[in-house]
Amino acid sequence: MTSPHPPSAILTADGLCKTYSSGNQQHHAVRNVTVDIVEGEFTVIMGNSGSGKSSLLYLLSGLEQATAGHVLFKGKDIHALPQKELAKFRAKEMGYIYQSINLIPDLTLLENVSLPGYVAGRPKAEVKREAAALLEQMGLASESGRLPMQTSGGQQQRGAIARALINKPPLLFADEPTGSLNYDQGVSVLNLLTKLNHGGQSIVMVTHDIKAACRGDRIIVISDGKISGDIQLGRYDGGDMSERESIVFAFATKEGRP
Ligand SMILES: Nc1ncnc2c1ncn2[C@@H]1O[C@H](COP(=O)(O)OP(=O)(O)OP(=O)(O)O)[C@@H](O)[C@H]1O
Repeated sequence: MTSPHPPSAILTADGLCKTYSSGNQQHHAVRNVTVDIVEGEFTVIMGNSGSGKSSLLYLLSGLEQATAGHVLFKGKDIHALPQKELAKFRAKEMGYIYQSINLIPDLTLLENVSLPGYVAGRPKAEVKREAAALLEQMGLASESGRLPMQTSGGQQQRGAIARALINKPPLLFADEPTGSLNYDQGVSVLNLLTKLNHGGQSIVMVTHDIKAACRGDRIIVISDGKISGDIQLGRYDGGDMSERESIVFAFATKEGRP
């Protein structure tokens, strides 16, 4: 029997390539990647350092132009959009959490979170109200008036997540969101992403960490710029992780991870 609501792709990449050139040297960071990102799923991209994970995320999110191939977001070819239109489209449809957090140092958390709302041209009062609500949801109500440097790494990353969510984007990208955090801060950020996903948020997260990867519904392994593995783990229900960890470890090892 077929499901009454078959999963649909929120984003489709077709024949994606990225070649970086420096002098006479060319580096093929992403090689002919074709993949569907399913709406509502928590998709994880794993792979060795230098395998092309971030490059692929930049292409999928339109942060970088592909050397070849297409990215269709809800049927729209984002790499064919003029730069200005792409920036607006990205602000509305996609949130991006950077590994380096990237909050603006001389703006408060509230101002940082509000900024993409202003860029999208939304009414200021509405943006400010929603930014404050998001910060509260992230457990940062009392830090909202502080500058990033006056908060901890974990608080900054939660602030960056709030910033990525201010325009309620259908798709959230996260590049190693726990990379610069200690263990407890990392777990708290992963719990937050899991909660968002269980609330319906589509997420694509890059990580090299097995424990973080276990949060995914699906894991894609990248080796040398190509997809070398793709596995459905099923939804993480918040319980014991050891079985998922064994599956992911065996899978990632087999598919190219050391
Ligand atoms: N701007 C650039 N110019 C030249 N080469 C680049 C550039 N950006 C990335 N590369 C190269 O492309 C390859 C893929 O890089 P990428 O950052 O996508 O890997 P990654 O899997 O995300 O690595 P890590 O886990 O270490 O962050 C690497 O060999 C890298 O050196």
